[in-house]
Amino acid sequence: MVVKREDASPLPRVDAEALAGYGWGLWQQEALDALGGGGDEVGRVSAEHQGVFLVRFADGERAAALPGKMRRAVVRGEAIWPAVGDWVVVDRPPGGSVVLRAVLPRQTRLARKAVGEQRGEQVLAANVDVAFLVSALGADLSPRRLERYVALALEGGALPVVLLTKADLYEDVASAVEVVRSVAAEVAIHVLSSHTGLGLAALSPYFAGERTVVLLGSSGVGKSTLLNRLLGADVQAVGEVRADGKGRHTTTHRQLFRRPDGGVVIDTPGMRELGLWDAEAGVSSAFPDIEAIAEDCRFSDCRHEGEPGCAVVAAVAVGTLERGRLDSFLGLQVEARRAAAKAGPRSSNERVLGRAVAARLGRRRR
Ligand SMILES: Nc1nc2c(ncn2[C@@H]2O[C@H](COP(=O)(O)OP(=O)(O)OP(=O)(O)O)[C@@H](O)[C@H]2O)c(=O)[nH]1
Ligand SMILES: [Zn+2]
Repeated sequence: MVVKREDASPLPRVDAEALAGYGWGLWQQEALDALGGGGDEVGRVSAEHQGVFLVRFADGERAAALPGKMRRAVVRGEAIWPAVGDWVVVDRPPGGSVVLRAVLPRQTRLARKAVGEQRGEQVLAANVDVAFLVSALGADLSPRRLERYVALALEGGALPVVLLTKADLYEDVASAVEVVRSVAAEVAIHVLSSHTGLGLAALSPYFAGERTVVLLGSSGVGKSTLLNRLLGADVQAVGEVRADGKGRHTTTHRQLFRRPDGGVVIDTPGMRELGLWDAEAGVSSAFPDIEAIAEDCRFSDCRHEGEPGCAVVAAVAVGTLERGRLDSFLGLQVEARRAAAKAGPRSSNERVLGRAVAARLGRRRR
């Protein structure tokens, strides 16, 4: 949803040549033409900090405010809250402050269930072509978490790529890769060390054509260190990992960077609470093996939860499908459905009822 101007003002200024290095291209131009006139200039959101946005223009980055009118439109569901990576139209009077007025329709978007109940969906990054799903090799490597990241990337329209970092600290890389491959068969996997430089050159092709790549991964897996290597400069502070092995949260807000060798990188804060939001379709495409088996289920809408003629349950019974894999699929499906239900419009009555039910069940709310 986009706030549209009624009057037929001229199109806002866009320095296509200068912004090409930040990902401006044909579809963005088409989206701008479709949006119509109004506003002074187009730029790309490179950071957000508590409702103040940093916008990249041809002549540098400027802070931009989201005016009350647009905030109210967001609340009414008539406009979208800008995210890092969005192309935005702004008012930029000479010598005056920069004010956001519209967000161009998104080509892709990576979103998760927000931390806390009220805020709904949280878009992590917009207009992303590739999602680098970063995990550190070692004890914290979680195939189940990676499955979620793959689902999130596919649901948002980005190409998932698994990066396994800190290879210099780890002996048995091959078996870790095997484990990851078993949950992400169709996804490219790269083993890296940002300290020795191992594997980094193989990442360049993902940036070809000034594509936008986002780094996703838990805190402490080495995203900032990798970002600095990708940019050839120390732009992001690297946190010392605590003695207990848990990463420290050093990234305060996400930011968008242009690579000197081409392409754009977006660094996000650690995803402490990765939830899925309306990602049922993404969940399915992250499990192509189960989808293939499910074609033989008797019912086309089979949920593989004990329906008659279910080929998926049968495959587990004869051992061609691992039980843990199905459990993980079903768990994510339930979560995606629950999140989708929560996203629907709810009256305050229902909300009160929901709270009463939760209290009855003795579940604590955060
Ligand atoms: N040995 C080794 N250590 C690494 C490597 N990459 C990162 N580290 C270390 O891991 C720690 C965490 O790295 P960061 O880059 O801050 O991790 P992050 O994912 O950005 O963490 P947040 O900013 O909290 O999201 C730092 O002490 C890095 O020096 C690597 O390839 N090898
Ligand atoms: Zn079935």
